Amino acid sequence: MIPVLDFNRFSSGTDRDGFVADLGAAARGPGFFLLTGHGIDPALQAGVLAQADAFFGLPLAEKEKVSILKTPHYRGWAHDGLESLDETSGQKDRKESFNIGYDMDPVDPRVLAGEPFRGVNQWPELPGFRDTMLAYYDAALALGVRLCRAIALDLSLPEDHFDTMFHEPLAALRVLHYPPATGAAGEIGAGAHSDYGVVTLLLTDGEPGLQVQPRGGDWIDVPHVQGAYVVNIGDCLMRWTNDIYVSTPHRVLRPKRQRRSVAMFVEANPDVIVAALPGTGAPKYAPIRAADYLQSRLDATYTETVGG
Ligand SMILES: O=C(O)CCC(=O)C(=O)O
Ligand SMILES: [Fe+2]
Repeated sequence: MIPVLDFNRFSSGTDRDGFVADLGAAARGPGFFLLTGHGIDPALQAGVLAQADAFFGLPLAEKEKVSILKTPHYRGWAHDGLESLDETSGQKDRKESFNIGYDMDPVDPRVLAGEPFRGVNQWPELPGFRDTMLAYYDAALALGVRLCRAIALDLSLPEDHFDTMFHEPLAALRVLHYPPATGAAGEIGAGAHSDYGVVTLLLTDGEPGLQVQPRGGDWIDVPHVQGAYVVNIGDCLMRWTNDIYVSTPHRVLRPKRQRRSVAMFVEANPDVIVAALPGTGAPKYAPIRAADYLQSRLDATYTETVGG
């Protein structure tokens, strides 16, 4: 149901056409696949999970210092219960997260001008945390951009179609911590939602909980393959492809033991115009700036005002 694709077939050149065809089928069907052979160093993956553990283990007062509520740029610590990914449910997600965006200089004119999403990251006082997070952000973004080459080919576009669209991106890296279930009725780790961006690259720690609901079907568990990425199509790419690709609802149940995950939301540069790609038929949606689309989606998710 959720296919496993080996990116080496594409990167090494041994089976580029086969990989592109399999990716295209997954993107049009379940909207989810597992990606092996992606080339991201397992030590970097382990490093980011270890830093996540160190951060979430800090006293509350330390985490409060980097609260996401202190900035309008969706960067920092989001406490347990802040978000409601299923905004229709009335249920708050039982998870905490730490988020970074494209790392910007505090004196960058766009930061000084207060442009949306052009902010600086907040950092906890933890040795190695900043370097590890930034190294992982760069590696995961680069993987996302390489994946976009295969996506371009699948859509009969030039392979480099998306290459220039991700150098100062809206992309966000989020480490997540789900505390163990208490057994209370109706608890949810992350409410049912689809992701907002282009593609999401998710690293999981082996503790079950993530489920997807392919269109018209029942909820199914996403298997864990050590070191592999759970890749899914986001709403922005669905819109961009004029609904040829599918972004699929997913959720996280409260886990038996604590659960960690690392989500890289690959997003384009703010000024990229998301308009029906060539060859995808009569446009169903009006063109929109990537930043405006993302803002509209984030506004619906946060249950407290960010940036207050
Ligand atoms: O933690 C997970 O496995 C998934 C998280 C997720 O879907 C999200 O943050 O968008
Ligand atoms: Fe998600």
